[in-house]
Amino acid sequence: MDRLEVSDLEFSIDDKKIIDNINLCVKENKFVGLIGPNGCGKSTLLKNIYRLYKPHKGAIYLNGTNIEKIKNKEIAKNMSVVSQENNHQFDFTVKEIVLMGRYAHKGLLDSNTEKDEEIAFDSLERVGLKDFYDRSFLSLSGGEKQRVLIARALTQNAKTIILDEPTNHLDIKYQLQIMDVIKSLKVTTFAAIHDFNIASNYCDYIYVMEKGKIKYFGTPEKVLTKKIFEEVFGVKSHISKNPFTNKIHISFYSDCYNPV
Ligand SMILES: Nc1ncnc2c1ncn2[C@@H]1O[C@H](COP(=O)(O)OP(=O)(O)OP(=O)(O)O)[C@@H](O)[C@H]1O
Repeated sequence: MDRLEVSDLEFSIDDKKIIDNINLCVKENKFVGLIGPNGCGKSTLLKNIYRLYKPHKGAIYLNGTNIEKIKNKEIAKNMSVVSQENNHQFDFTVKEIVLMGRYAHKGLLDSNTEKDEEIAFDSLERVGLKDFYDRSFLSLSGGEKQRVLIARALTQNAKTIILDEPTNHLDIKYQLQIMDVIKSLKVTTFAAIHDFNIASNYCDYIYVMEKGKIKYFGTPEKVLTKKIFEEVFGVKSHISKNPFTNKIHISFYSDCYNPV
């Protein structure tokens, strides 16, 4: 079954169509990437999927049910989100932020149990932040904040995870570590990704978006090509194989490159 399905989706901002008749699906337990140039609509598409925006036309289905018909708590049980919108106004501790991931699994007045704390602590350990439990969230660096938010998503323990540039702010060690952790969850994953080599290493399939539409879809080998980089991103590339992972590796060069 398609765990996540986007059907005939349209969304406009100030009368400008940002999402233009998008259809896509993410099958159960697949890791699917979304790539496209700046401003093509990736975040707007994800915001429709995680219900920050309401589609103007079309619908989104989670396990076959229109997400508009699913209660908030049910959505939280089934879909975790790591978005770019994380402007926490109040100064929570790291522990409080990560434990928010348990909300979906409790009654309104239930307090956190030892088990909840264990899950939260384990998630922090998996993102390399076990010593940060009592730190103030606002005092963290950009990369540390991003890892805390990923730990909160892990704590939520949902079967579908939506990520908007999950490796944003992360140094190379944590880019790989976080992607390894997410991949190891073996849950249905849909992620907007800017780094094509990360996309190549981790995605089963990739959607390529341009100007609000899906232009290409396929395995990394099929869509991470010289032709598509030139056509969609306007850049020249050289495609090789990473000798360690055996996955596609992309090197870019500018038109101005002039070997001496
Ligand atoms: N609240 C808003 N008001 C006006 N325009 C908006 C708003 N949100 C997004 N847009 C516009 O919609 C288009 C798509 O934006 P979106 O953030 O979805 O792109 P993106 O593909 O995620 O870009 P990036 O790769 O730069 O993160 C852009 O032209 C953007 O300026």
